[in-house]
This record gives sequence, C-alpha cells and structure tokens, in this order.
Amino acid sequence: MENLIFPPDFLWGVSTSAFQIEGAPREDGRGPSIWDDFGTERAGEATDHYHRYREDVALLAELGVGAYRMSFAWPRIQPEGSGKPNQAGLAFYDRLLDEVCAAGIAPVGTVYHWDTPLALEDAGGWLIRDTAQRFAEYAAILGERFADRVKMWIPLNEPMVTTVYGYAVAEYAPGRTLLLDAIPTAHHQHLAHGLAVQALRAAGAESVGTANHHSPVWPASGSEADQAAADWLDALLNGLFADPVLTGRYPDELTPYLPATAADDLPVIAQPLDFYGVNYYEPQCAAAPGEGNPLPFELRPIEGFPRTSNDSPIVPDALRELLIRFAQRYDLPPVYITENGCSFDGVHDPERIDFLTRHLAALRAAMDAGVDVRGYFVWSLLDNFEWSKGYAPRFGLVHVDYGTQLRTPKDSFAWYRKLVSR
Ligand SMILES: O=C(O)[C@H](O)[C@@H](O)[C@H](O)[C@H](O)CO
Repeated sequence: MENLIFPPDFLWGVSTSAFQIEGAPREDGRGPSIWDDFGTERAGEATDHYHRYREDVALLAELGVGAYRMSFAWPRIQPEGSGKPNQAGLAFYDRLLDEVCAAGIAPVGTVYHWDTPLALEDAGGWLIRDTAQRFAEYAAILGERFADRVKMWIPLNEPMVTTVYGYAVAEYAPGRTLLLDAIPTAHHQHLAHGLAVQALRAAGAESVGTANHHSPVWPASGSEADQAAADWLDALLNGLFADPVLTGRYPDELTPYLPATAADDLPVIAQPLDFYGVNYYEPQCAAAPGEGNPLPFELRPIEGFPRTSNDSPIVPDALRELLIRFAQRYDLPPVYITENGCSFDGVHDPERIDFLTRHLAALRAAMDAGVDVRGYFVWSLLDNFEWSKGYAPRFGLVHVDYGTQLRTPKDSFAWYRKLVSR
C-alpha cells in the first residue's frame, strides 16, 4: 500500500446498484422490471437494502469513502415506465440520500442500471426510439427531486452490456438473441443519454458523465485476420459506446447496423460531459471467425493470468493500457473509474486486497503517463445479486449472509478504509 500515492483530492468511493441490493420488489408501489422474473435465480429480497439502508450507510461512513455511487430503480419511481412519479418511491431515495449526505458522503446517482420497467420492454424497450423519450422524462423527475443532494450524475450504466448481453446474446434480461440486429439499442440508449444530460442540467445537475464498460481487445495471434477481428470487436465493445458521446461520430464499421436517421441525433448525444466514467474488469481476446460464423470475430479465452472465483482473468496492466489508449484517442474529460472489483469467497480475502492493490498501481501508472484520473470506485460495497450468475459470485467489501442479512466487513474493507483515510 505504501506505493499507492494518490492526490489529496482524489475521490475514493464504492458502487452498488438498486436491483442488486434493494429487494422489496413489490413494496410501496414498485412495478415489475425486466429482471424480476428473468433467469434461473431470482434477486428476490437481495440484501434487503430497502429496509437496511441506514445500516449500510453506517458501513459507508465507517469505510471513510468520500463518495457513494448508487442507482435509482426506474420501476420504483415510474412503475409503468411513464407518467406521474410514485411518491413512495421518491420518498425512499429522499431517506437514503439524506442519510448519505448526513454522513458527509457525496452521492453519485446512476439514473439507470438495467432494471427497465416491464411495460416499457413490452412496448419495445431499447429497440424503439420512444424509450429514449420516456427515459428523459424519468431523468427529469430525478433531477428535479434530487439535484440538491446528488452532485455527480450518470444517466446509463454500461449501455454496452445492455446491448450485447441483453439484446444480442440473451445472457441478460430482456434475453433477446438479435446478434448484430441489437445495435440499434445502442443508438437509442445514446439518444436517451443525450436527452437525460439536457434534462439533468436543466434541473440544476452540477456534473454529468458516464459509466461505460471498457476492455482492451487483444488479437489471438499476430495474423492480419485476427487483428482485423480484434479491431472489429474493439469497435463493437468500445468504439460504439465511446465515439458517439466523445466525438459525435460512430465507428465506420458499425454504421450499416444503425437506424438510418442515427446521424441526426449525434448533436444531442455528443454533449460535453464533466467526466468520463470507466468500468473496468478484464481484457477481451478475438480471433478471425470460423466457418459459418455470422459474426466478424470469435471470442477466445484469456489465458496465462490468475483468475477470480468468477473465472475472470486478472490483468491489472490492461487497465493502464486502456486508459492511455483512450487519452491518446479522445479529448477526454476528467476520468473516474466508476467500477473495478472482483469476486472471491470468504471474509478473509487477501486475493481481493491483491487485486485492488495491483489495479490501483496500474491506475497510478496511467496517471503518471498523463491520464487525468480524479477518482476510483470499488465494485461493490456489499456482496449482492450478480445478475444471471445469481448470488454465487461475491464482489463485496462487506460479506452478506443472505439467510440472516448479517453484514460482516471483510479484510479488504479494513484495507480500503486505511487506504482512503491517508
Ligand atoms: O459492470 C457490471 O456488470 C455491472 O455494472 C455490475 O452490476 C456488475 O455486478 C459488476 O460489474 C460485476 O460483474
């Protein structure tokens, strides 16, 4: 830890999301979301944060972080995804945000972290343009109510994951297998982002940015064909989500898959941002597609690196590589690592401390190379519902016994507290 030297005003935080921790799916007028009945394992009561938020905010205060990234549950605010807000839903976030602010912690508000109201999905979800308008109305409701307490806003968490995992390969809700025909959902999310930026600024939001999932893409070999495949996957996973908001353009190779009028929306999409949030977990590897593969790439496993209990390769240096490449490629606003973390079991978690130490060292190296990074958020405060993987992966600095909802800070909690208090 001695070598992990960061500026005195560096922002240390932790991140969570509403659907993964709140529970209380049927309480106080919350409507159904696309995740409520999706997959083999249900979130159900999750960590019951809806009732135990005071205890969790006390953990945040004990941890000593300066910021807490949370998300608002759209179906709790607008049960049908449109129309008048549900006052009981707004009141929950009043209670939560007042508690966070009273603890001297800055709330960072994510407007959407994948829990689309079911009624909107039944109407077409991110496949239709109208959902962007609905989203802007929802963001305006949040801005008007909470911009006095939430200083940093993130309209959408990881639109890439929604498009690829939710609409292209059906790993996540809503579970569509549209492959490249899922790409219009990226455009409609970008439009939603742009309209929400306008709505939040109009409501007095001080700072608005992103939380985009980014991974360096490595070719499986030095062959031209593998390099071309890696470039294509890089355009899909990174370019399609960074270029429009940062440059006002789409990657050339993706334009054939976009709605015909997509270019008309780029001025709204590419509004200046106060920060660029990056969620980093691991690199990807691509090879030229085999016979009969409709995609211009195929994924290859990343080997030769230690792995998490969730079988993800641990490659800290890829974070440094990614940030330096982004700083060379884009006129980046200040950067925040809005998520980084790993799954390991147990309360005694030296592997997680090692993971965080090595990723923070890589982050420091990127800063030494000139990348303007202003803060870092660990995923996650609590063990929680890891989407289609359910409750098996444990990403928390705090262990949760899902039978009793007992919270137990892990060794990594004490380690992070020491780091952020320096
Ligand atoms: O990045 C994501 O996928 C999401 O933002 C989180 O909700 C995940 O739970 C976390 O990343 C661990 O996979």
